[in-house]
Amino acid sequence: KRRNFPPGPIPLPLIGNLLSLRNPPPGYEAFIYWRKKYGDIYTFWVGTRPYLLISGLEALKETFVKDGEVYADKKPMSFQESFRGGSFGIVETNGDFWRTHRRFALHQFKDFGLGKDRMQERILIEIRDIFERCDQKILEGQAQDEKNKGIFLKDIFDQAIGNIINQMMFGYRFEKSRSSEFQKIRKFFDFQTGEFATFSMRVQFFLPWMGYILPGPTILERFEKYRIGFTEFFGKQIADHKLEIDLDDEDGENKDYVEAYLKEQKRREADGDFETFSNVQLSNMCLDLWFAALMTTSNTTNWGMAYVVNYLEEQKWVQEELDRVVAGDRLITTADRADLQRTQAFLNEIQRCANIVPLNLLHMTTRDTLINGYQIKKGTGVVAQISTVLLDEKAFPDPWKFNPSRFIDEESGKLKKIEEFIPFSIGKRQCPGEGLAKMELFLFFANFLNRYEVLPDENGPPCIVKSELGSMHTKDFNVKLRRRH
Ligand code: HEM
Repeated sequence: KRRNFPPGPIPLPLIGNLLSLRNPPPGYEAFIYWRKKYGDIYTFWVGTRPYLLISGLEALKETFVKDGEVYADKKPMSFQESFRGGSFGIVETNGDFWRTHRRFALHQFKDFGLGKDRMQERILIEIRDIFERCDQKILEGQAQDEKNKGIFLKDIFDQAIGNIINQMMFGYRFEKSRSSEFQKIRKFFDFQTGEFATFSMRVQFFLPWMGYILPGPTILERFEKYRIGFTEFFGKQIADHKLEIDLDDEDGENKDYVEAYLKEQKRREADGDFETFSNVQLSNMCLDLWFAALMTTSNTTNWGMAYVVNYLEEQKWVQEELDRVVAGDRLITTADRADLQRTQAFLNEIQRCANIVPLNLLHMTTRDTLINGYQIKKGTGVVAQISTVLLDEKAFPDPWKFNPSRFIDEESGKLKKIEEFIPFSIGKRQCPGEGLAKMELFLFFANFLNRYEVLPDENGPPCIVKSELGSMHTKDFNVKLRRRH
């Protein structure tokens, strides 16, 4: 079978090349080595299924961009479908159904003010809340004369990120009185770092049938309580929301995604379409958008803070710019972005180094095609292997080094566009949340670094070497904050 595909590493029976992702974790080094050995396109076996990994920018442009439609599908996974109650949501669906919902979601994001003041206002509310919570923690520490006691920023930022996506989906933020609601759903989303962080679970994620061979519960059994938890959480949110919405108000502005969805559902049902905007699809869209928005932004922010306290010189480099441009403690907005070139470079380098999807999501071809001279059948696995592009040594010399000034043009001092910077992927499935994520990251980091000096606590800066951490997640860490204004 291997002869029909571009050459790549030799797969083991049943598990293919999955073991290499642990050698060392999370797999970047294996991917870089194979790219050097086999070229920009090679075959990687996920169990008994071949995936063509497209690993260089030019090869990605030739395939995922130029011929985008061919690379757009996802392989239906029986495990996903049992979890979801069928083929639903946006991340795992295909064809017209996927296109309709992707377009609808993007349209709503635009309506809710991405690129306009409305979304920014919501993010700035969260920033004021972050400041209040951090200032309070600083005060508490000083009152008890525990200046060295650190602050666990992850909880504070996660709540802000959760509030932003929940506002967009359901029109409200988790005020203090509802913060336990957030904590409950947040715990469910942590499944990747908790009981699913074992090798057996990771293998079963790709190869669910291994659950019947490996000792312990199967992945579906483990997922059952999460399935119930998600269904209850989103089911209740949707039911509560239905009571508040006036579906007959066709011309009124929609406050959130669910309101817009339910109105579209009503319109379609009037035309006899009861399937495309079903209730089960709504629940799955809520799950996908919540999950995609929370976990990626939370992970990137957490890595970002870990870099901030590991690279104090670079932190000062950004703060010099903030002092020059902002010169005080006013809130920074997107209108300042053009003047904050170092801050943007710093954020790009955070995203490049955080490199949060070592393999990226698995796609499949929508029809027969020719790749690198190989006739590839419809339904073959393909992956936009962006992690190797973010570590490409031609585009990013000394790629393992955290060096924000690589994004600054030496002559002009302005932000340099590097085409290989593609943390949101490329092609038809490119992240639809990119605009929101970028706005959040910019406003979070610019405002936070303007207000505070962020220092390691007495345990020192957190480990940022992923191969030592054994996973994509940092260990929990605290920081010390010092007000700058
Ligand atoms: C720093 C933050 C983020 C990063 C790095 C990120 C990155 C990605 C990547 C790499 C993909 C896979 C693309 C592919 O299949 O090749 C993706 C897909 C996706 N992202 Fe994001 N994302 C982020 C934030 C968000 C946010 C805030 C949202 C929602 C508001 C979101 C919603 C989605 C969805 C729905 C998909 C699936 C799209 C589809 O299959 O059509 N993401 N993202």
